[in-house]
Amino acid sequence: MDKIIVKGGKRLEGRVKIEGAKNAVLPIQAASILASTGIVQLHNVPILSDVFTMNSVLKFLNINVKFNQATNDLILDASEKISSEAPFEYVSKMRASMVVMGPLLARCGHAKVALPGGCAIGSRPIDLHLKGLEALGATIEQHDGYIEAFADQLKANNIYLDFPSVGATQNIMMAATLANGITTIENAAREPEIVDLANVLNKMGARVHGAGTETIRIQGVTFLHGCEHSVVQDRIEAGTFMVAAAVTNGDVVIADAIPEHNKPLISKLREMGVTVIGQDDGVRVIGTSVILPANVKTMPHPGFPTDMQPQISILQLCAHGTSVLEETVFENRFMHLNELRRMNANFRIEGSAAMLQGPTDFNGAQVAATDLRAAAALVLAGLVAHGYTQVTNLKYLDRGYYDFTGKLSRLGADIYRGDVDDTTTFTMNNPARNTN
Ligand SMILES: CC(=O)N[C@H]1[C@@H](OP(=O)(O)OP(=O)(O)OC[C@H]2O[C@@H](n3ccc(=O)[nH]c3=O)[C@H](O)[C@@H]2O)O[C@H](CO)[C@@H](O)[C@@H]1O
Ligand SMILES: C=C(OP(=O)(O)O)C(=O)O
Repeated sequence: MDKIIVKGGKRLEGRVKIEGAKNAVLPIQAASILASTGIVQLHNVPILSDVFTMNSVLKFLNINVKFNQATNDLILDASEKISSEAPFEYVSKMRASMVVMGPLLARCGHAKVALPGGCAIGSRPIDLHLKGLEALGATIEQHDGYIEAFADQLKANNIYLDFPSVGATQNIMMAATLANGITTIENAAREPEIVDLANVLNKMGARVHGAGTETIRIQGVTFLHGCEHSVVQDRIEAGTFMVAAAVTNGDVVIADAIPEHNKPLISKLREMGVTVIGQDDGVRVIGTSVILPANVKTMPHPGFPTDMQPQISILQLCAHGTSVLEETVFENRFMHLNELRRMNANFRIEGSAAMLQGPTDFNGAQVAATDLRAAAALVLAGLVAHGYTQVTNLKYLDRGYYDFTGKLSRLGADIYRGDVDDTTTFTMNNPARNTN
């Protein structure tokens, strides 16, 4: 079985390279649907299973896809006639495929997209996406596990989102690029990935203003064309390595990380006694022997990101004292904590908050990832545990981390990924350990 085996106790040191952001590239891939002439050339595209899934969706829609993994370049050509139906086979694999809905509707006047599967971290409804598209004049039907939307010509409107949903903001923003008139989205999501998408849309000829603030204005145009763009760095991958450095009392430079995108995390790390230095070439994180407890509450950007919550919980569990961790974005994102019980973690969950009691004397154990960031958090716990930790269910990790094991290994971790069944005979000196 494919698993990661990590032997805790090594201090991480050195420099790590960060990939382009998964959460930026997926909607940008979907945006290529809008380019009826020319090609969309993307650089800094991460090699992740989610990127492959989105490419499969696009190919099914008759978009020509060329992904050069050696150079991280992706070329998308949607200039031929495209299909407007995204089937269950792909959408069920990845919730983010929902963001093809807005561009398909705008380009084809019709979109039929399978309802996304329920994700473990929460129920994740799509009501805000649909309300927004209806406000732009779409008729929406739901039948046989599909959402179908029709609109001969979308019409601009003023849309207020009850919650600053990332996916809903992206879907509405993309649909509105080809609507008649000026659309405003109020209480819009403000994540850096929204800004990256708006930058791409504007390079494609759209007129999107205010991305990154709570009000986005989109003046509709008649068509969009190809463009060239380099995907923004992944702040969540960068943040995960910042926590890895902090938790191991290490000294790591996260190359090309953008400190402004990780302000809430960096501020929390400093509160916990970790040194964080913004440098020309990235962010340097230097750990501390005594980690201070701190409370964390997840919020939409610019609040503390829910996608960093499982990782920061490991640092909180290592802190000297009690820390409160509150999850306000997803209703079921503490699954990693129950796995961590096997490793000696001491905590109590009350509703949306967890009381984490540190410092934890983590013991290595066999644990299974339940979702993407849980997978990363379990590996982080393994880095500081006594003995060997084995993490399985790595398909989740591969959704969002490229070469996680290799990067940690090059920073000095005793870590190995492979198809190992008999761990009794396994030794960390296995020559294969650096081949990931
Ligand atoms: C591919 C991608 O970019 N994924 C990110 C995106 O997911 P995603 O776009 O799915 O997240 P949203 O911001 O939409 O969801 C946030 C909350 O709003 C709720 N909601 C959302 C839409 C809706 O129509 N109705 C509704 O109730 C969700 O159930 C959730 O509780 O933002 C999340 C919040 O930062 C991140 O954790 C994900 O990594
Ligand atoms: C929850 C995440 O992604 P997705 O929305 O694609 O499930 C994530 O990146 O942590």
